[in-house]
Amino acid sequence: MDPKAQEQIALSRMYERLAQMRAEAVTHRDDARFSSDGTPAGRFNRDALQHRYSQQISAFTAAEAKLAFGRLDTDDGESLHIGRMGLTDGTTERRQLLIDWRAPSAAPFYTATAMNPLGVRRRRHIRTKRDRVEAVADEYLQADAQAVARDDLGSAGDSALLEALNAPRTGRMGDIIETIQAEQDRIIRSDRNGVLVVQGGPGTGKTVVALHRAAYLLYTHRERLGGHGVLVIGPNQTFLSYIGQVLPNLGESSVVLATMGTLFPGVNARLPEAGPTAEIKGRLSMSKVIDNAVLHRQILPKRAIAFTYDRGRLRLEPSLLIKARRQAWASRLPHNRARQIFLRVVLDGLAKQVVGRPGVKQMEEYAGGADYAEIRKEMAADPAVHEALAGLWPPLTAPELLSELYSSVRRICFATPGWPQRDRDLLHRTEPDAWTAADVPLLDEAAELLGPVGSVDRAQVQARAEELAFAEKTLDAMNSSQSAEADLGINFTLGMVTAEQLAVMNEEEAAYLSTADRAAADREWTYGHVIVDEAQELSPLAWRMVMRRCPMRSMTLVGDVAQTSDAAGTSSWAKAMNPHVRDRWRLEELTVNYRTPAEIMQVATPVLAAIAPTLTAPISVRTSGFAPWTLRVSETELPRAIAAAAARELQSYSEGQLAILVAPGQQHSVLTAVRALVPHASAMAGLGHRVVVLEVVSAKGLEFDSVLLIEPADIIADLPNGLSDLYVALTRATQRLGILHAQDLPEVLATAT
Ligand SMILES: Nc1ncnc2c1ncn2[C@@H]1O[C@H](COP(=O)(O)OP(=O)(O)OP(=O)(O)O)[C@@H](O)[C@H]1O
Repeated sequence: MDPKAQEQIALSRMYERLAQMRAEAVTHRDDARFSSDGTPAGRFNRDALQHRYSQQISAFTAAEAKLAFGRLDTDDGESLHIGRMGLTDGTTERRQLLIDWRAPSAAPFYTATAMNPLGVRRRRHIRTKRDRVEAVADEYLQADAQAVARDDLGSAGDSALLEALNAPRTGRMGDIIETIQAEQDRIIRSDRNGVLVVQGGPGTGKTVVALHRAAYLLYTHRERLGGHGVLVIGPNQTFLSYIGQVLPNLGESSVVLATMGTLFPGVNARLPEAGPTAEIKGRLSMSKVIDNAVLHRQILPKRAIAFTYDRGRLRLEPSLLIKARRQAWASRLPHNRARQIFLRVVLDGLAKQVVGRPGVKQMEEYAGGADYAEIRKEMAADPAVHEALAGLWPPLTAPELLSELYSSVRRICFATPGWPQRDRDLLHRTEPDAWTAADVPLLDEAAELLGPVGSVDRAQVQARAEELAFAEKTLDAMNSSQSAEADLGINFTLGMVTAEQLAVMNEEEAAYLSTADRAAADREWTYGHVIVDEAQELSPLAWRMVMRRCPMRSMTLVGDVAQTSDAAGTSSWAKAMNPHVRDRWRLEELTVNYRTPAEIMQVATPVLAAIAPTLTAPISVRTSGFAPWTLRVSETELPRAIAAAAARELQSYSEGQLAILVAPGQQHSVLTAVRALVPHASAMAGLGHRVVVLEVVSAKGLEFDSVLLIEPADIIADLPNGLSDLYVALTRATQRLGILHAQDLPEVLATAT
């Protein structure tokens, strides 16, 4: 039979089965609506079931657009279809209709070669449009077979890849499950344990590979990772919107996307930080500064404090305070918890003063039993005692500690012994809680040392233990009812909640929250796996914060040390990792550039050589046929020339995106100039914006069909990592690059002219 017709039969069968499964999930979700018996547990179960079926329906919808894309025929006569999800035929025999791309048996689709066929006789690429097969193309991998047989796609895998790479950009990253390359597949399926650093030049697929790795790990270790979730940290919100759909489209939802600025719950730090200040705040030694800032709040008065209490005069002697502090320190508890001990010892000392005082009539009631606890309680509620103790070992939140530090020259001075004055001046600021991303690791550091404000009493602990026991029973029941779905390879919500989380929900009778929602709201949440993109930008202190989120050290860190912009970022992975994991991290490299065509890389490569002579530029997988161009005009003509070039670019293609990349501080004026001819030009990248004007730093990680780079001399001037920013800017285009300038071009761009 004609292979296309043959594949059409198989694909139709898969879509039928998907429709059947979706109908079942819709029925289950609707039935679940009425399943509550009105008790908190019943309501919870109802919400959990509805959530589970809604998730299934979303995953089916995500898979529907392109359910299957490949087929492997093996030496032993087996034939496997590969697609977005696993499907069995729904009979008792559970015949496999489709294998999830992440299953071990699908791996040869990405890695088998003619040299090393891995038992594969034929690899078939199937191009579909929803449930219709449009084309098939076969590769024969056995040495004695034809190298490439029929192809109505061109040369099979390569042409699928080139088609994906040449497609116009939409402002949203797509998945690559049909065209994952062997070096990428090795990283995606690499062992979950330990810290994996992926170094790769621009466009080598670091981001897309890291996201597919998250999907792979969630699929392979569903029970362990589903409940803890995966954290993905990216450089800014625009980037998170750009990548935000990739994992949901792969059917995965237990993922929290965050920037460093949003990683501390309750704080959204979006303000920029000046380079020198960012560098200081990112130093590891800042943890000692925060430590000192806390210590400063534990300083005691040198003289006794005398005050009148309801039952007579009392004195807070320095010796009593010092004893209280010693005991509080000995507890090794965080500041707010240790405060309870401090207060207890102080109140105890005061109570002794009262009880021990001879001839105090009112105290007779305490004689004999000397019930200090009783007196302590009474004193703790007394306004005069409160006033006397105010300011001694105060309860503090992290934002309070930090903003009070920044606003006080005296506190900064105490916390930074031996520092040069100019560095101290950089910490001081008049708007102390105008948070920047560089403050966030400091807030986290402070929160660790302070602990939560308020105490947990024994009754609460007991109640919580009971909630937990109940939650564990509920989870057992839920998990056993999921085995049928697990068999289908759709193992959705196993481990979606832990007993601990469930207990919180029952306790609060809260509506069902996903792992991602709960994790994002909890500073102390520890994730099953952490992915950091543009990892070269993180400061040493930021790494401490990230490591806290993942005590198991199951991490994937992707980046390029040649693209570092942040003054506190790194130029060496060893330098970044060693303080945290010593040499227990492994390095993988990606070497092929899938984004930037060869013509543009020729211009960018000398810039890389100037940044890091030891790094090799990635090799472009294709050419675009468009030569990069430069245009020099006078300073006054430049705005009009930019607008005219933008308008020309837009006319030259009907789809895709154009980015105009500028130096810091020039976005507004360039946008105004461009709007004279292109009124819809936007200051924000994203879906539906065909023309955007961005500072280079906001274009990190993004890509556009065409790029106009404005005044490179300004991009490299005054910035600690200006050459890196220039390299980033040059490597954003998938097709075309133009450079407009009034000043001399930097020497590193000599090849552009
Ligand atoms: N195997 C592949 N199949 C199809 N497209 C791919 C493949 N690998 C990478 N790409 C595409 O190449 C482009 C660059 O990928 P990505 O953004 O992940 O690179 P990067 O290494 O993170 O780049 P940068 O460091 O410059 O931000 C994206 O459009 C991505 O979808």
